Amino acid sequence: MDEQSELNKLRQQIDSIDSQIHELLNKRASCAQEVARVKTQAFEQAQQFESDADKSSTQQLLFYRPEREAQVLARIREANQGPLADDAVAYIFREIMSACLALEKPMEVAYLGPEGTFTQAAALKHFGHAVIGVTQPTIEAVFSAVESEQCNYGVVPVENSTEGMVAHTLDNFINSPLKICGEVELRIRLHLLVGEGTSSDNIKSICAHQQALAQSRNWLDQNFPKVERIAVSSNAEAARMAAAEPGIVAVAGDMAAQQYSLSKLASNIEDRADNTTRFLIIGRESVPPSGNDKTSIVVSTRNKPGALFGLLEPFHRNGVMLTRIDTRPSRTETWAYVFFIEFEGHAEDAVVSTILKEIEEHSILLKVLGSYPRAAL
Ligand SMILES: O=C(O)C(=O)C[C@]1(C(=O)O)C=C[C@@H](O)C=C1
Repeated sequence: MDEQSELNKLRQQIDSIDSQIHELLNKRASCAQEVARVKTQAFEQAQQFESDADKSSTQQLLFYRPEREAQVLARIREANQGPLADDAVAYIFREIMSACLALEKPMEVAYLGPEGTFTQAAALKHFGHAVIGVTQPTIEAVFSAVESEQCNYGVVPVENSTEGMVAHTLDNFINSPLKICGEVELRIRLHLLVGEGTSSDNIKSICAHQQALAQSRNWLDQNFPKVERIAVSSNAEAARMAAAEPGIVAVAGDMAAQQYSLSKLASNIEDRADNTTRFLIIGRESVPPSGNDKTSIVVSTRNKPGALFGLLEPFHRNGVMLTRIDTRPSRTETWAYVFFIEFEGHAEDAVVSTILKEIEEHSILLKVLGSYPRAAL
């Protein structure tokens, strides 16, 4: 068989497989619509039998189910026989579920704007591209947009592998009624971006979010030690400035480069090759166990010897793995602190609930910020 007829035959096979995939995708979408109908019916029935006082607090019509999505993605990865990579199939199913959820109810997700930020990339990675993104000017505004029900969920950065915690986000959690309902990690690649009219000879200033400046500090010190660095509200804002004014250079990622049609003067200038940021998904509801969860709490103890040991010892005694611990000033007393602790397991697990009771007895404040599925992508 010559090359052309061999190709034609294979393409016919691909066309036929595509038709089957297409039919199955729409069958799946119809199933999701049925799921929405069942959820709505159950919700309306429960509303009829509940007193007005209970209605707002106990009954919520939840189309987005993070625990179920995490289970679907875990099952797909586990069953994958190749040749497609586990990540590739997981990403495809991420988008399929995103489209199915949009048929049930389009989700509005708040994130730090403008368009082109890493937080937007994290939101799309977590929810898929069928989500409706709503940009916000600050991290506080992301919290407010979800608290005021203007948006269904929000995405906020919480820690970076080079620079550590995002203190601003942690501080917002202390007084917020919102729950953490998911996490997503994003590999951060930073580039030196310029608009038309800027070259290495006429650079006046380098703009970026302070985190991006910190993550590429060594590279900038070596290559542009004398150029002024300006911290701005986001990397995307820096990209917008670089596009608007010759002489301004932005440190930002690929999405910002595309958004503002900038070219790269240098690529991958982050100081650490594994530079990764972790983001949290915030919402108004608690998430049931998925079978592979994490829990985040904030605790404040009396300022006495052994206080931190007393807080951590129950985790050790019960064999529960801590994944993170951060300290922040309490803001109510001088030299008093609150601890942000993250660990494996769900607040509804027997062992976790025993630990939480014990901690509550020995602390001034214990707030469970949420139990949520571990990042699936
Ligand atoms: O299982 C559900 O509850 C669904 O709504 C279906 C589905 C899916 O497409 O698989 C869609 C949205 C949810 O977030 C979880 C899963």
